[in-house]
Amino acid sequence: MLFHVRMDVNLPQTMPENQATALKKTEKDIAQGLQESGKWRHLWRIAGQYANISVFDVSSVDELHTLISTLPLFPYMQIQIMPLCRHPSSIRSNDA
Ligand SMILES: O=C(O)CC1=CCC(=O)O1
Repeated sequence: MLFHVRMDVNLPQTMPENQATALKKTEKDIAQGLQESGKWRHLWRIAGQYANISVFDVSSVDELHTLISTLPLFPYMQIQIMPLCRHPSSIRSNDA
């Protein structure tokens, strides 16, 4: 199952720099592991914003929720999720 996910990050101004740096490092490590596993198919920065557009390929909504809600930045992100299905005019398979 494919999901289009938008994540807007809002770290509190009061968060100490070293805490923010540590959170971002852990987030990066987890995100790169999930990309290597194929579950986090795309990760794109939205130009000019502290936000990303991602595509996840997971087996259930519950799996998606678990992946996203255990990210270190989850408490500081607004998240919008759109489930995706095949478009009848698409010339690509879900594997592309
Ligand atoms: O910087 C972001 O958009 C938040 C984020 C998600 C995965 C990651 O490494 O950073």
